Amino acid sequence: MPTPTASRIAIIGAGSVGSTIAYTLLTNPIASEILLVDPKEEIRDAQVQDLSDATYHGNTSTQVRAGTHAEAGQCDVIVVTAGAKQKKGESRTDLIGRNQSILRSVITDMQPFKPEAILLLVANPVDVLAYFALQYSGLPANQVIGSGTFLDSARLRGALATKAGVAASSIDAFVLGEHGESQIVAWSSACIAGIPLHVFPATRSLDREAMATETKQKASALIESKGSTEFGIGSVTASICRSILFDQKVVRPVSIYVDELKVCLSKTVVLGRKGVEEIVELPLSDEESGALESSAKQLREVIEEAEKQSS
Ligand SMILES: NC(=O)C1=CN([C@@H]2O[C@H](COP(=O)(O)OP(=O)(O)OC[C@H]3O[C@@H](n4cnc5c(N)ncnc54)[C@H](O)[C@@H]3O)[C@@H](O)[C@H]2O)C=CC1
Ligand SMILES: CC(=O)C(=O)O
Repeated sequence: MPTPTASRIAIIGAGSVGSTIAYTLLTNPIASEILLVDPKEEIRDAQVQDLSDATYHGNTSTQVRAGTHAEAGQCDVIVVTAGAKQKKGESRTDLIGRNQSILRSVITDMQPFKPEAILLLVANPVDVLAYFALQYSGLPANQVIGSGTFLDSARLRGALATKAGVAASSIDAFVLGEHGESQIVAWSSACIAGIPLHVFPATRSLDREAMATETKQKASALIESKGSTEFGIGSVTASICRSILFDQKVVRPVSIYVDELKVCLSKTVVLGRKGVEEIVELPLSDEESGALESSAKQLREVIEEAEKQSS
């Protein structure tokens, strides 16, 4: 597929997640330029040089350079990874105090935005930050997206693929709600090649609860062992950027503002050049619908507490 001419992606935060996203976008080129933005200039510039070294053997059409927040505001897709990461034993919501104020300053520094820019939140707690990004940026709701449970859904598909002995790409299974503790698996619509999991021979007697828990706890397990996660989110974020810039209209679980629930959380949506082109409502069981509402309630509580703390 051709690279959309002159598309530019800004990555705010040149730490391990930001640089991994940049590397993924260099090795699978979809834009003409990537801007890395970080107040730690020494780290930012070293990341730019190291990433540039990956481009000199001639198989990428993408350039990478250091940029300012103001330049980032004029890019087509702006990926926000700026912020603290969880330490061992911390939850994503423990980061809200630090990361909400970083987000506020990042958005102030980027304004005014290119009118059709897509703001893609990755920093945690991603659903709560997506909610505040929508408020602070003034961009339309379809242009503010969080990576949400796309990564959890990939993790679930990986575990199901191993269990079923089929490729992960043959599995349709979505994690919805919060990218965090209150996430839910939409088991009632999960299938392999169109065959429901309770009918597919290898998944008939699946321990769903154990698999959902393993999916939910995967990030903490990785952080416990290696201190961070970056490759999964790097791949997922690059995939979202591709879906947007190539106007792919693929259905993905990402975090978006849901008016009835008054929060951002993950639902399946059609992703294209306008960002969220449509919400695709999965048919959920009563239990799953209730769990999704409860996930929204928990996110609402985190938002209200953060608003109280910052007022
Ligand atoms: N949504 C997801 O699935 C995932 C989210 N994350 C989150 O991504 C975030 C970043 O993680 P890492 O890259 O590992 O952390 P890191 O500490 O390696 O990098 C964060 C970078 O943000 C920069 N930064 C701080 N303030 C800034 C500002 N005003 N403008 C630009 N840059 C600024 C810092 O200087 C630092 O270089 C964390 O909140 C982490 O929890 C990480 C993995 C997966
Ligand atoms: C850190 C994080 O949010 C993840 O790996 O899922």
